[in-house]
Amino acid sequence: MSLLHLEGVTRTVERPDEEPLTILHGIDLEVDSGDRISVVGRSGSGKSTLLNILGLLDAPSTGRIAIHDRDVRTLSSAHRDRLRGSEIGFIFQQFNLLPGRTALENVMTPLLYAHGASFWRRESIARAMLERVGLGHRLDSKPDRLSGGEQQRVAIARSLVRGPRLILADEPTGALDLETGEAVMSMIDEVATDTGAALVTITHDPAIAARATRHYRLIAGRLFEGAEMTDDAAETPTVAVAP
Ligand SMILES: Nc1ncnc2c1ncn2[C@@H]1O[C@H](COP(=O)(O)OP(=O)(O)OP(=O)(O)O)[C@@H](O)[C@H]1O
Repeated sequence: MSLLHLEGVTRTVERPDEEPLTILHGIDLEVDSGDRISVVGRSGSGKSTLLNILGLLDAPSTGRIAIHDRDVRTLSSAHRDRLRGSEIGFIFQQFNLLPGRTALENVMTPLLYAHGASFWRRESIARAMLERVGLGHRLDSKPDRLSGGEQQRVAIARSLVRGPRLILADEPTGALDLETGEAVMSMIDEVATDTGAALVTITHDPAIAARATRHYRLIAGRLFEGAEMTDDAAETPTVAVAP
């Protein structure tokens, strides 16, 4: 049984005073437990649009998306929201932590929507997750007292605390320096391996993409399989290089 299956997915948006715009064309993708998938693409190629569809945040305009072999169109919106909360973890470039709350409170937040033991044991589960990402000593720190790398680790702990089967990471190291970014990616990999989750990473960074085992390029809304990082796909970061 596949975890997530996209078949002929397109996404078209209406625009005032203009023709509708088709952002994604005929996307086929199968994601299985334990997969490590990278998607690279130029700015505007449709990466965020694809991520929103993979994360069940937006629906395809045509085509089909199935989770655990169930067509998402057959689910009520409440059921889809529950599945998203329990099965999918999002990691973004911006950490989006609640500013007035401690690391522990931030990580406990998703468990407020869980049921049974996950709800009643939310504090000990959140504490264990923060220990897992190496922040057991910063449980009571608020975001403004944490470094960028630490804030991203809190955000990762919060994304993964419900044990999602699918982790969607959108430029997860974009706000971090090279070394911290490498450490954060290794940690995401380790946690995904521990839990058998699939990891889909959307990135501009060839080094981050290279960590995956299946590589895709998104070019003008079409998905191509392959690792070559041509100019069509990878974006050269603007970096000032000292002479
Ligand atoms: N709701 C919308 N209405 C009109 N155009 C849209 C809408 N959503 C996205 N677009 C356009 O579709 C294209 C793809 O957008 P998307 O945000 O998916 O690209 P991206 O690859 O994630 O870009 P970036 O790397 O810059 O974040 C862009 O040209 C964008 O302007």
